[in-house]
Amino acid sequence: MKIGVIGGGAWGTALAQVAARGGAPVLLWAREPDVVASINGANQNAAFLPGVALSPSIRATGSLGALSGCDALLVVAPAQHVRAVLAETAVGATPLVLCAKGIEAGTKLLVGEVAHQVAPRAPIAVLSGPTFAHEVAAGKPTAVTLACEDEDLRTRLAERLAGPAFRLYASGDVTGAEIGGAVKNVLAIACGVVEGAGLGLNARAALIARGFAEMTRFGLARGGQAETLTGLSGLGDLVLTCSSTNSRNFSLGVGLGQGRPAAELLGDRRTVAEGAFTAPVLREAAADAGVDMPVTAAVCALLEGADVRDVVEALLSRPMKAE
Ligand SMILES: NC(=O)C1=CN([C@@H]2O[C@H](COP(=O)(O)OP(=O)(O)OC[C@H]3O[C@@H](n4cnc5c(N)ncnc54)[C@H](O)[C@@H]3O)[C@@H](O)[C@H]2O)C=CC1
Ligand SMILES: O=C(CO)COP(=O)(O)O
Repeated sequence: MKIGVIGGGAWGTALAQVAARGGAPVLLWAREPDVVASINGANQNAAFLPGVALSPSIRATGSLGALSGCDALLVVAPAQHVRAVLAETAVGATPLVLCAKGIEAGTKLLVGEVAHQVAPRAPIAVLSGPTFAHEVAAGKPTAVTLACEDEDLRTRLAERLAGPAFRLYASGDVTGAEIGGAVKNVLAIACGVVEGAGLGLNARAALIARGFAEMTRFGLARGGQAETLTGLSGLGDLVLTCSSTNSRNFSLGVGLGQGRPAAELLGDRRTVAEGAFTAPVLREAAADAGVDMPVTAAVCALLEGADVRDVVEALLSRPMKAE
């Protein structure tokens, strides 16, 4: 199974490294000519995954058309750009493994739903879990959810992608796997705010637990399964991302918690903090589904410029309720 990767950011590059194990050929599409040149010329992605010696069997291209000979495509562009890149790719019936974590602004669609609109004949899988790219690229032990309704395809993908330190857990719940990854990015911003504002570890633990309750309410309302949400792609990724400044979303929250404006924190960054884009559309999607998501609403308020103290006070003064 020849693997193509759409997206030459940190995660696309780390997954290309996973797929290139044993010298298997991998073709990676990157948007930036300097990334294509760096991978083909020096076997590294100096812009997005510096310090990692990439397998020489990874070749990069700036042409989405070049991916047409691949047997499966890992889709690792940021969620807001998946529609555009897939529209330029001759996907046909090639299986798509979605690795981006987010909800599309405007349409309120999960990435899998977007992919289905653009490439209706392509079978869909989702790969998601607690996976800092640099750790995966360094071969550190990692476990993820691989969700796909087609059991045969799931098995073939798992056999192709799994490795001694990259463990895949099978699921048939594509929606649940997607929702965990999308929502945890928003909650990670909230946990970063707690850190940046010096609110303490009790508050962070409370946010993780209450945030998980939000994720579960929304996930169930959208048809996800509870056991997926408590698994690697939900709770597992939430715990990882809510506890480390290695997370771009958590780091963004730290800045907001320190009182820095969102525009300044998001301006001219080359890497993506998906939660900033997902938060407003998640708030809308939650309202549509009749689901209460106060932590998500608080993150939206902060991104829109509200004062940290006001937002925290509003969260804490909500009426008491049953857990
Ligand atoms: N970095 C990580 O550890 C992990 C990231 N992810 C997810 O993978 C996805 C990609 O993130 P990273 O690889 O970390 O990206 P990154 O932050 O390392 O790099 C940004 C990426 O966005 C791309 N990009 C910017 N504007 C674009 C446009 N108009 N059209 C297409 N692509 C554009 C850039 O080419 C680059 O590949 C995100 O959804 C992220 O949540 C998932 C698991 C781990
Ligand atoms: O999704 C991730 C880890 O699983 C990466 O998190 P950040 O995008 O917040 O860095």
